[in-house]
Parts: sequence; structure tokens; C-alpha cells
Amino acid sequence: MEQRQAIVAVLRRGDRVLAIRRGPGVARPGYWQPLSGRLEPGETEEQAVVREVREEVGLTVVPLAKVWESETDDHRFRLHWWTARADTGEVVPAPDEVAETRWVTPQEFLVLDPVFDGDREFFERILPEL
Ligand SMILES: Nc1nc2c([nH]c(=O)n2[C@H]2C[C@H](O)[C@@H](COP(=O)(O)OP(=O)(O)OP(=O)(O)O)O2)c(=O)[nH]1
Repeated sequence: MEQRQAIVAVLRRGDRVLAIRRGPGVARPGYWQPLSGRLEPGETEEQAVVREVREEVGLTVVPLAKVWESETDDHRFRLHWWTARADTGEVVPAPDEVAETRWVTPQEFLVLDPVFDGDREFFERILPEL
């Protein structure tokens, strides 16, 4: 299958990041992860980060830096990981896509269940180096 491109938006507020639980309207509901979403044709990764964050939790964010690339465990998506600043604003989840949200420390993310292997690797290995 042709690999699709998606962004992951690691929203930072102080020493915490936004974790969301996948909602009932998406594949594999129940998993905890940072926000993610498909890159649309003609869109830059930064634009996709801003759009997806707005659609999924209603926050306006500023993309900071691309920090990692990975592949999903089912190989369907190449994931482009971005940090973004989200200092203010209230999180308002899109009900179908986001079941729950939590601002977590990296340690707190690692005890959420279930999480994807690639996301675990990000929080264990990549995020502490940033
Ligand atoms: N952070 C993270 N995001 C992931 C992982 N696996 C995975 O598919 N995603 C993201 C990439 C896509 O944005 C989204 C795919 O979910 P989906 O299949 O319900 O979304 P979709 O609407 O884009 O796809 P589809 O319905 O057309 O098949 O989830 C993962 O391991 N970690």
C-alpha cells in the first residue's frame, strides 16, 4: 500500500504536553497519543499542524520545529513529528475524534494505556533530548 503522510503535533505548555485519547470516529479508538492528522495535498507540514490542532481541540498554535520522523506500526503512515507552542486557550475536543484530553509530563504519558509503540519511543527517547 502507498504510504500516506501525517503530522503529529506535540503541544507544549510548561513542562507538559497534550495527550488525547482517540475518539469513536477514528481507527483504533482508545489509544492515547499527541494530536495527529493527515497531510492534505498542497499543504505544508506546518499548515497541517495548525489546521489539525484547530479542528481537533480548537487551539491556535505556533509550530516550533520538526523533531522526528517515524512510521506507524501498520506502515500505513509516515509520521512527521512537530513541537508547537500552546501557551493559552481552552481545549475543546471534537467529540468524534477526541474522547479525552490531558496535559501530561513525559513520565505520565508513559503510564497511559494503551499507547502505540512509536509514541512510546518518542516520549522515552526523543522528547527528553529536546
Ligand atoms: N501519534 C500516532 N498517530 C498515529 C499512529 N498511527 C496512526 O494511524 N496515527 C494517526 C495518523 C493518522 O492521522 C490517523 C489515522 O487514523 P485514521 O485511519 O482513523 O484516520 P484517517 O481518517 O486519516 O484514515 P482513513 O479513515 O482514511 O483510513 O492516526 C501512531 O502510531 N501514532
